[in-house]
Amino acid sequence: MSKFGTLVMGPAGAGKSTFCASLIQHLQTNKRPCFYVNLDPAAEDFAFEPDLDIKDLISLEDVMEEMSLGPNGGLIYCFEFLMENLDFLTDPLEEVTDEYLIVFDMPGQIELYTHVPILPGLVRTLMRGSLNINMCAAYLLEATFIIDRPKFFSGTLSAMSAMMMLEMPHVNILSKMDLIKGQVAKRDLKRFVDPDPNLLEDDPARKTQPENEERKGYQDPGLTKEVMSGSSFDRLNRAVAQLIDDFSMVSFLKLDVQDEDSIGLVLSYIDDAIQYHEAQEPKEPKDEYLEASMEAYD
Ligand SMILES: Nc1nc2c(ncn2[C@@H]2O[C@H](COP(=O)(O)OP(=O)(O)OP(=O)(O)O)[C@@H](O)[C@H]2O)c(=O)[nH]1
Ligand SMILES: [Mg+2]
Repeated sequence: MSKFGTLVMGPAGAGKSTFCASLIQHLQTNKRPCFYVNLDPAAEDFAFEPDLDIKDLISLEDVMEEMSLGPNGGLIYCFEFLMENLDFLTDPLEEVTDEYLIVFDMPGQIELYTHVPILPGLVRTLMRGSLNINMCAAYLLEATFIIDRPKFFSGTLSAMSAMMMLEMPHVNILSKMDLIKGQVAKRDLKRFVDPDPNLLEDDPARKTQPENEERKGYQDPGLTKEVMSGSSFDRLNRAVAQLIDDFSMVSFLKLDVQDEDSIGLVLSYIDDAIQYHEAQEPKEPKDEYLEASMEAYD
């Protein structure tokens, strides 16, 4: 028997926990069971109480205090501790059946998804061995990144880096679409959904830069705004965009958490990636009739 799950990840504040809450609400509305796992040792407020919470094993606050570590070092310590105490995670998950969608809410520290080799080990444990969870990553990038095109490509590169490191099916999502409503034309939006490297050539922000921007940038490297401009910066950005285009691995789904249809669409991509529906027993018409009449009495 397979199990099914999605690892909700992405940079800090991308809207991961909000998406988890909307997804759980949507699953409940559609009478689908869900098992919510919080893997953020710093998370505090939840719209839905987690079924399993890493904070019951270790909390970032305690680690920072007792080990004199900062938030990033502390987080890495928490995950190393989790890897040494995997029963905490695997034992409860053994009990979860194939009707459930297991939703893992991840922390936002980007190093976890790029160069620290902890997550690949965790993903292997979840996907292989006795747990055998069909997993897919849901990688969120905030839609406001679109407004700053180099930042958008840098965010897309981080999504691609996570895809390569984790070697699992990926659904990339532009979150908080409500924040850019009316600011980007539909035709332009399409070029972000399937990232088009020419977006950098056509960047209106680039065209408004003064001609001597590069010289200014080198003269005063302490000012980020000026360093992050000029022809060297342009060349670097173009190389990054070209790299993304060459691999053509990343495309995005648009997410508006206030819109039930939008959540439903993202869920349908996750379901496809993990082949959720293929594993479900077809219900006998008799069962469906029975369920409907029981609901009528509720
Ligand atoms: N406008 C808008 N705000 C959102 C949306 N999703 C999340 N937010 C806000 O963005 C902030 C961060 O949201 P979270 O869901 O906590 O983001 P996160 O990725 O879980 O954050 P970390 O776990 O700290 O990395 C909160 O203030 C949310 O209210 C959205 O779709 N639209
Ligand atoms: Mg969160």
